[in-house]
Amino acid sequence: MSRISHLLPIAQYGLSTSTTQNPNFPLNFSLGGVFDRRTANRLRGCEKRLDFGGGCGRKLGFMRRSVNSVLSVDREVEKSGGCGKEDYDAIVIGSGIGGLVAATQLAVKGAKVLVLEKYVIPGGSSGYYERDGYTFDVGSSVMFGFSEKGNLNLITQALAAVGCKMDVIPDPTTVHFHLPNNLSVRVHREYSDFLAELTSKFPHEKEGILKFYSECWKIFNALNSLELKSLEEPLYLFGQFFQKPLECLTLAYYLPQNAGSIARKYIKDPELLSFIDAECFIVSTVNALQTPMINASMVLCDRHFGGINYPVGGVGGIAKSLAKGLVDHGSDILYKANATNIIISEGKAVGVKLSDGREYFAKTVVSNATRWDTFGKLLKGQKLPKEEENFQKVYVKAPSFLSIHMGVKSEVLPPDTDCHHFVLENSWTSLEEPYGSIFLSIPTILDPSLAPEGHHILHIFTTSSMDDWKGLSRKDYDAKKELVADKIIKRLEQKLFPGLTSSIVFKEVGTPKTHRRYLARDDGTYGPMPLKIPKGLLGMPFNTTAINGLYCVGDSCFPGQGVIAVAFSGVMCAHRVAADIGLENKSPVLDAALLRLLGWLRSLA
Ligand SMILES: NC(=O)c1ccc[n+]([C@@H]2O[C@H](COP(=O)([O-])OP(=O)(O)OC[C@H]3O[C@@H](n4cnc5c(N)ncnc54)[C@H](O)[C@@H]3O)[C@@H](O)[C@H]2O)c1
Ligand SMILES: CC(C)=CCC/C(C)=C/C=C/C(C)=C/C=C/C(C)=C/C=C/C=C(C)/C=C/C=C(C)/C=C/C=C(\C)CCC=C(C)C
Repeated sequence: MSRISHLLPIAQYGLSTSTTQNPNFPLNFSLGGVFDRRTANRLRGCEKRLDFGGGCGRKLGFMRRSVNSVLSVDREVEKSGGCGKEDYDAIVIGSGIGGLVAATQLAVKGAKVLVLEKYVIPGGSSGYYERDGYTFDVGSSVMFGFSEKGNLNLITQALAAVGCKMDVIPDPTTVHFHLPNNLSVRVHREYSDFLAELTSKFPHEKEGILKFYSECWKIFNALNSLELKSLEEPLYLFGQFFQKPLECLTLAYYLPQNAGSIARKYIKDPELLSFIDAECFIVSTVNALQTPMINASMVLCDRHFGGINYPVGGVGGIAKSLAKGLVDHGSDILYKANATNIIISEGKAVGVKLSDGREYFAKTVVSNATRWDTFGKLLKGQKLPKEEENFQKVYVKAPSFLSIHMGVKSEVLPPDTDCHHFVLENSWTSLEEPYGSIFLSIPTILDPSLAPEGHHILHIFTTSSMDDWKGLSRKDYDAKKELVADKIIKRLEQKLFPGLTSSIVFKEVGTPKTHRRYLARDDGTYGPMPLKIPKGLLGMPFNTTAINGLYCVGDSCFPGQGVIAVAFSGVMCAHRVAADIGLENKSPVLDAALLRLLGWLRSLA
């Protein structure tokens, strides 16, 4: 029975407050309340061995039950703020993966951090929610950077930094493309299998295919050879240039380039070029000509190098583990904490004010909200800095998504169905149009425990913009959700799974409004998108901002969207903040020179 109801935007991404039934989430994850060190100390009597999705408990031996696991939703939030100015080394607004990685990396370096999260659990777009025995990932279920290999496994490293490790399930196929003219391509985990499949579809372009993907590997290998820290910190950056000059020069060369123009050097077949567009679109929501070559190389190679690996128990376990690791390292996270103002004193960011009036102070403030939210909403009454004005000329908000989370009867999926699919049926020109292409993840193919026995999860999403959902009455909004979702489901029924509609036992539909509401992202945007053809990654701002003491982290910072990308942004941010508060070496003279140089380079984009 379909369960779309008029309450859905409220229900979407909402959470059960009871103990989860999922054996992979053994924590009693009841929600809300203040999650602070004082309470943690009080509660440290009730130690309990935890297996946090397969890792933290084992790695750390005896872990403490997190405070979050025992406070009730109804517990009154403390009204007093910090004990005075500069109570913390850093306040991080938002607990998306970008914010959590920045916070945990800082905590590990010895900083005292406070994370303020508007919602009731951590993770933002990488959060989860539970309904009727299903555990749904809010956003993507395709995890890059989650292997045991190399230097680019940033999710694995972020967890390890706070003593956590999650069990993962290798995905044999990153994505199965179903494209116009019945072009079907599976991106196999094994690079040679993928090449064999693609060249079998385009035998006349075998050489071009090899050359394009080999160029991606050149960049990936250069990236993978570096120690990744802040590119805005000169002692580190010059050190890397000294140790790995060829690799750094390779990266500097590709920094302003895009995948589409490099593909065109080797490939002539328009259909194959469209396939490369689809390869880029699924991670950047723009075509290859607009996708930075470094980012394309990162994803097109990591899927074969470390492979795509799905965390047992769902993507939400990553954020839960990081949040727990943060508290275990002596820092704090506060839920239901809606930051409304960044407090500026004498031109410097010194604290954060919440909607309920509480104020917290710190040496630095890091915003994991998008740049549009940070500069448009959190810095009230401040003139938009020139750098941000420039950013907003080069990058606009990418559309949001319509997402459908469904539970279906298992029989509807043919045997050997892949976990992730990308569907564009009729015309390549629809690739970037709203509702043009369909993303589908079936995480229960990898981890059946996410759904009740005999059932699968289908997470379907397609691009959709806020404008399409504005000005509707409640009734019209609900009716439109039902209509649009049914059309998408019918398309999947026709293309992939006959009988899909009648197999549905659970359905929830989210719109750009839902994303705006639950992820606190302006217009529910997926992130920044270049207005025209960008100069690769050159125009992407790093973490420092024009406001002293204020940093940004997340997908509106270099290198952009993606869980692994925001994890890198978190690593960079933590390094730069740590240098600025004296936890890492810095050279004020070189800092000033490098920041000026980077500012000038950005102005060329
Ligand atoms: N947006 C999507 O639909 C979607 C889907 C799939 C994957 N993803 C991936 O996730 C990445 C985003 O990660 P991220 O770390 O940049 O951010 P995020 O959007 O995931 O998390 C930001 C967090 O900040 C919180 N927040 C925002 N404003 C706040 C405020 N004023 N006060 C307190 N809390 C506030 C939000 O509640 C959220 O938890 C994207 O790059 C994308 O690849 C996104
Ligand atoms: C500074 C200067 C100027 C210079 C110098 C030079 C150098 C040294 C440089 C360096 C650089 C670097 C290090 C860089 C780095 C980069 C990186 C790391 C990047 C990364 C990236 C990543 C990414 C982009 C990712 C993404 C992903 C994504 C988005 C995903 C998504 C997914 C989805 C949506 C899903 C799909 C689904 C289906 C199909 C179903």
